[in-house]
Amino acid sequence: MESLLNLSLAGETRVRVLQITDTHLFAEKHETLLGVNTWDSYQAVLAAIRASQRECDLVVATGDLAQDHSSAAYQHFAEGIAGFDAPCVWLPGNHDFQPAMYSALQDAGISPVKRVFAGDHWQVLMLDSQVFGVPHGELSEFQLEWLEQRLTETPERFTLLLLHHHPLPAGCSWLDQHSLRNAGALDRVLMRFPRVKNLLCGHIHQEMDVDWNGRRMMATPSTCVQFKPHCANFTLDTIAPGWRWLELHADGTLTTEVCRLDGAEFRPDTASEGY
Ligand SMILES: Nc1ncnc2c1ncn2[C@@H]1O[C@@H]2COP(=O)(O)O[C@H]2[C@H]1O
Ligand SMILES: [Fe+2]
Repeated sequence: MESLLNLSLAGETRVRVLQITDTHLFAEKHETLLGVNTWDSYQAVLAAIRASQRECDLVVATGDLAQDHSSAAYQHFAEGIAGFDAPCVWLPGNHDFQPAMYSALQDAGISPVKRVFAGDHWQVLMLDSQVFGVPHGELSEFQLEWLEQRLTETPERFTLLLLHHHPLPAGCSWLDQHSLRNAGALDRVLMRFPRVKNLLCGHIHQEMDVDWNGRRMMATPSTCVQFKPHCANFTLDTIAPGWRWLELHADGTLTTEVCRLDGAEFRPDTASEGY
């Protein structure tokens, strides 16, 4: 039996989803990525979310949760998430080490489930686009078949589809070489399912909200370093870390908002040439 998280919404007609992505945490909380302490920026993001006092039904974490493959980094991620009442679900990014990710998060009470029924009208599906050891993404035959089967089972539900890698160019050539390589295969599956109108990614460390063959494709700022839009070569941005809210409505429509920290505390070292 396929494992499934069933979210009942206690009379609410909309589903409120919080996306956190690309936390790039380390085993040691003092470690930095390109001059940014990723634990501190993650903590600052969580504090800002708490201060906003917005209700949340589900937290989705879209990969690159750890930078160093360590179990401790995933434990730190879970320590932050424990502050939410809502359940959290996750998918892997290119930097993640799934054996440690799976067990450290599971031990901390974060389920590895990849399908959520959210109320009566929506489902959230999480894909694994990781190709271990390289930055680009690809969906295996298994992933594509899993997706097709899940969508075939639930023709009446609207689907929010999550994956780490962006399926179409973001406009940064250096990053676009690390995109989802077989986006055409995903497109061919989705063509048969008109109730999949919204896709949500991480990976590109910047906000994106574009049309992909009649679907909405969104990406979200990282909780740590940001990449500057429309750059041919690796370029960091000084804009603040962020996160995304989504509301899934009973009629299949979706509203969303990207939020960022105030201030300039987490500016990266813009002289860095990569990692
Ligand atoms: N200078 C660079 N040129 C190309 N790719 C890079 C560079 N620096 C880092 N990367 C890779 O690009 C990826 C984009 O975001 P990630 O956090 O997945 O991890 C990054 C690295 O794997
Ligand atoms: Fe990534």
